Amino acid sequence: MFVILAFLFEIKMTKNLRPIMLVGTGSDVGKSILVTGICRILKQKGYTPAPFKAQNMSLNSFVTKDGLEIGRAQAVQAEAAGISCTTEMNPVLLKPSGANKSQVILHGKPIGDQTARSYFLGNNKQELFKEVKKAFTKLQAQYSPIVLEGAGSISELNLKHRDIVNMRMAQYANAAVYLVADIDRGGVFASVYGSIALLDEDERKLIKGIIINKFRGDISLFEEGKKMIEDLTNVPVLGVIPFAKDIYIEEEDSLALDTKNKAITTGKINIAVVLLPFISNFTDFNRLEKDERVHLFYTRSKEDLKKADIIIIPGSKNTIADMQFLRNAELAQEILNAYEQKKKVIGICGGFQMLGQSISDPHHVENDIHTIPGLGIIPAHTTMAAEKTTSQCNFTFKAYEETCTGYEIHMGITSFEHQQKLNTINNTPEGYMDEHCWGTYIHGIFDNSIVIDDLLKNFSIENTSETFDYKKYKEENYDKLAAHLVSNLDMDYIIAQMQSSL
Ligand SMILES: NC(=O)CC[C@H](N)C(=O)O
Repeated sequence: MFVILAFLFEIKMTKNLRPIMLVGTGSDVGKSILVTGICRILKQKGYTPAPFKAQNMSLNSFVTKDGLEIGRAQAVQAEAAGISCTTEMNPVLLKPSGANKSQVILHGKPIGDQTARSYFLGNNKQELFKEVKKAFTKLQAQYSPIVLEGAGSISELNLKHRDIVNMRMAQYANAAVYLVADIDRGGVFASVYGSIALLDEDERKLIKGIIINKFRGDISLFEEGKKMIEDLTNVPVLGVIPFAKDIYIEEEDSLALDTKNKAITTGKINIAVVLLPFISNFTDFNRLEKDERVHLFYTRSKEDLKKADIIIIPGSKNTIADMQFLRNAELAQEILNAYEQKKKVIGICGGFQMLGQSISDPHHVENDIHTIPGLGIIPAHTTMAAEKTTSQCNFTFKAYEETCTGYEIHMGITSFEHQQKLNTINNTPEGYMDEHCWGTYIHGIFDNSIVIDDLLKNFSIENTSETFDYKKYKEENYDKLAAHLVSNLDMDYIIAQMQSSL
């Protein structure tokens, strides 16, 4: 009996299943979260799924175990699938760093900056697609099925022949494709019908179902609408997914920032995160904003910065431009005032660099400017290097013994006139602290409870919450998302398609 079971299990794990792909009628329709949920459901059923998005555009990135950079959305999806993320899951990452300019990360390493025009019109897209295919093939040798995600809408006709992330990828992977539409925005009939009508015959054949996402209200009222879409398109509607407000899944940048707190409140410890134009890795604060003692908000208001208890300057894709922004918007002075009044001022990565005396960019990796003064709070000088540092790290914080985890992603190298270290990584000092201020290169530092407790310890608000286990909380929410999808999406159909060869 055991042998037979083991044998069946083995087949389930190793058989090359047909890839699943979620594409959209537009951006922000919820593809990313659906991929996360589907990865979780398949994992629960004993499969070994892995996420894949050929090209992502994001300033929230993550570092793999082998020190390579990928978009955070794929890192989150891999976490839901119960596997470590690798760069094959997101071979191309574009990080906007200036007006119409992005740093291009290929297989986890920067290959330089490109303007939108040269990126989209340059003939290197062919080369890039070859690289994308290589990554996909490598991933497919390890996991099955691959759950792919498209980007934006599949009917951007003018960009289609240079596409490396949507239907061209679907065709290469021979994926069973599901079209996701956002009913909350309206226009769902036209966008679904139009997106399918504008596909070539070969592409259309791959579309196996439609998913109507973000439905608010009584689903039974949409029964007729569902039938109309099916009659119009000849494609089954596999689910109408209700808007789920109480499920927490880390979202992609554009969506996430819109939904964050933007104003100060009373009765809690007010933590202001300065809303820099090139803010990056603001997922650093997701755990902190869940602490019951805290009200965390993103702001550019001088008044609110004045009233905040703690000010955090976050990461930045362009430290020099954002430092200039702080000065021009007169926020720099507000931060200095807060520090003088002995309020806590924290800097993470780009924000840490801004706390120092100077920021230089001799190779112009970020900006045309050579050197500008920083806020001058800490005795540090930063120079942008040609090589990027990307690594996961274990460290100890202040004098605490507990091992904490985090990751670094930066071009800058910081030296000190004299260093009062904040952290220790492998016996090496990292960051800087004084009584009211600290700065570090480590992202994810607030995912470690002792760092939060230390930050909040001198405030009179009591800690009423039990120790919050962030990892457990995330796992529970992946399960909640899976349960939500299982009850609203025809997963049996999706699994049957995945098991068919064509
Ligand atoms: N993630 C960041 O904040 C990076 C800071 C800065 N842009 C650097 O690359 O060094």
